[in-house]
Amino acid sequence: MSVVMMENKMTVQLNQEKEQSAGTAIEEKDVVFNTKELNLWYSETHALKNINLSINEKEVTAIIGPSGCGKSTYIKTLNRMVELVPGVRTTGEITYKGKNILDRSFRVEDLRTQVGMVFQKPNPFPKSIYENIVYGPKIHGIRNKKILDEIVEQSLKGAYIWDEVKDRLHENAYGLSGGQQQRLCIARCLAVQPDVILMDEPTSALDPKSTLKIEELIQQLKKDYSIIIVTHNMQQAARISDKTAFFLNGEVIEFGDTNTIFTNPSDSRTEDYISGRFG
Ligand SMILES: Nc1ncnc2c1ncn2[C@@H]1O[C@H](COP(=O)(O)OP(=O)(O)OP(=O)(O)O)[C@@H](O)[C@H]1O
Repeated sequence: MSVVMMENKMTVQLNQEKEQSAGTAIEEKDVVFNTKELNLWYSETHALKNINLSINEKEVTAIIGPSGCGKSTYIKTLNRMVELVPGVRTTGEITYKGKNILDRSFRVEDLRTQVGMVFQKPNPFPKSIYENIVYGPKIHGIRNKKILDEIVEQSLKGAYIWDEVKDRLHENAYGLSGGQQQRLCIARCLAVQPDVILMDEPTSALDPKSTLKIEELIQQLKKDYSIIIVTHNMQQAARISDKTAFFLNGEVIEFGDTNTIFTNPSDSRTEDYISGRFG
């Protein structure tokens, strides 16, 4: 076994011990997204090939794989953001709570309320911290100041940033550190009470300390939300996810419990990737 595999195994074991000592019971989870035979083309580029993935609610699902393998494309199909690219074509089905979201009759506005997204680079609006949070709720017609104040407090608390910003709510969000801006973006997501949070490499622009805070936050958030995270950081996937999908050249090579993927993968390409032999 390579050194990297041993490190992965230790990370996964530590996680399991932590969960066991916290008394986490193993329970059956409901499926939140079910992807069946999904194919996606950017004009001539066949970016996703026959993807079949079933994602459970209130778990962290990590999407890993080398650059260009379709990770971002896949999570952007889950909120239909990928449609914004001209020339995109899909076949197959993605059901969200049993309904096919690729069906044109599925209202994309409803989907985006339920499925929030956090990007690689923190992208707060050039507005105050307060205005960043109330932006979504206001679009949904909430005007009552008391209710908005409450949403701001709860969302910032939910993203573990309230104590750091409660005395400067009306200052510009650009004055926050990168890590704080990312937690603000997560709070902005929480403000519209989504069901699922998609995260596209949310810590790759952050320092190790801010990364750790976001990872701790993800562990808290999964109690209430389903989280799908794209990450290049294998240790991160091993630390924080319940399930892992390994993508390669637009295909899912292996999908299953993070523990199994990182310690006993069934496909040699998965083993080569997590051992750092390519990618
Ligand atoms: N807007 C686009 N237009 C055309 N092709 C695209 C577009 N976005 C991605 N692609 C292509 O689709 C394939 C998958 O790209 P994608 O960004 O999903 O991969 P990724 O695994 O997320 O990569 P990375 O880890 O580098 O972010 C690549 O071949 C890429 O060049």
